[in-house]
Order: sequence, then structure tokens, then C-alpha cells
Amino acid sequence: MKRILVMTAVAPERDAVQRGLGHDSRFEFALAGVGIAAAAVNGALELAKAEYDLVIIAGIAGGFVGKAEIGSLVVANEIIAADLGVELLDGFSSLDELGFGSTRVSVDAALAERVTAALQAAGLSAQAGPVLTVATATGTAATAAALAARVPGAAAEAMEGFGIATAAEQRGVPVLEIRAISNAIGPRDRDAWRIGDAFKALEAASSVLAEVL
Ligand SMILES: O=C(O)c1cccc(C(=O)CC[C@H]2O[C@@H](n3cnc4c(=O)[nH]cnc43)[C@H](O)[C@@H]2O)c1
Repeated sequence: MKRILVMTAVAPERDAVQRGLGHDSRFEFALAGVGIAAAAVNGALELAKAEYDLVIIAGIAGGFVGKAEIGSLVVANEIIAADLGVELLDGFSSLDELGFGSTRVSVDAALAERVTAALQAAGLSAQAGPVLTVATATGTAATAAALAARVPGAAAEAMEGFGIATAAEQRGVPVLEIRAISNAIGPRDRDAWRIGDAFKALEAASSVLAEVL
């Protein structure tokens, strides 16, 4: 039997996933905390406790306008630390470009496509696409545009994926990141966040996951 670790930043995200999965002993849960540093540390600690076959990073996220609408789902086909680098007078250089390491963790493309197809077949609004990990949630149109230009096709941003995925990669454990969109990425408008809708989408997606994995 497979052993699957599900990591969410906070408890309400975990609860939404648990409601969707129901009682399925293949899945174990751990909190990552909010942000890339907490996520990396907690991911490494959890992965050291047992041999897992898969890590699922799940939670809410911002969606790039025109790419991922509020209430929809994004399955990462790549996990990218989009602000890990240096700011230049005329742009940005990533750690990769500087020769200091990697800002990308690959996911199993076939798995991401299979999960996306299953979500769509269940009638959910879902797509595969790059999911960015940022240290600072975007709050301006200028930053949203800069990130979209830096990572063509970027669908969503959140704050934990790359941390957990790096820990998983170092242990040779595959990752899946599934995000439910709670808000549009851009000028900060807290009143426009639809966290309840995103939790409902996350729960619905999780009920499909139990069948497809
Ligand atoms: O500003 C607030 O009032 C506020 C209230 C609740 C949550 C937040 C967050 O910033 C949550 C961050 C949390 O959720 C993920 N997330 C959701 N949307 C975004 C986004 O647009 N950009 C980055 N991260 C986002 C993230 O993974 C964190 O775990 C604020």
C-alpha cells in the first residue's frame, strides 16, 4: 500500500483536504507552516520520520489573472521559487542564472496530467501549470506583471511549495502540488478573497484524489 504525506500550511487547509479524502489510511497529514522556510524545515523533518511514496502539497493560492480563476484548481507541472535571486536595475537574475543552485523542482508530468484530467472529468475547473513559490505574497500589479513575464505560463503563486518540494527532492520522494485559487494576484484587495470557495474546491479535489492515486 502506498504511503502518502499531505502537507498544508495551516489547519483549515488540512481539514478541507481531510474532508475530501475521507477515511483513507494511505494518507498522513502534517502542517508546513506559512512560508518557504517553515515549509522546508517541516517538510524535511516529516520526511525523515518515514518512507513516503509521494508528498502532496495542498492549499489555497493566488491565481494569475486570465490564467486561473478564483475557485478553480491548479495542479503544478513545475514548482518554481520565483523570487529567489537578485533584483537588477533592469530586471531580475535567478539563482540558476547566477550559478548558485536551482529555483525549480520538477514534478512527475504524467502524474500531474493524470490528476488534472481526473479533476476535469469530475466536473471541476482544473488545469496543470507552473505554480510559483514566493516569499512575499504579491500586492501590486507591477509585481504580478514581473512574475508573469519571468515565468511564462505561470498559473498560481503560493508560499510553501518550493520549500517542501526541495526537501522531498533531496529524499527522492515525488511531489504533487494542488492549489485552489482564493484570490487574484495583483493589487491587494483582502475583501475580494474567496477563501471559503477555495476550501470547497480543495475538498472537492481531494475526494477525486482518493480515487486517482
Ligand atoms: O492579509 C490577510 O488578511 C490574509 C488573511 C488570510 C491569509 C492571508 C495570506 O496571505 C495567506 C497566505 C497563505 O495562503 C497562500 N496564498 C493564498 N493566496 C496567496 C497569494 O496570492 N500569494 C501568495 N500566497 C497565497 C500561501 O501559500 C500562504 O500559505 C492573508
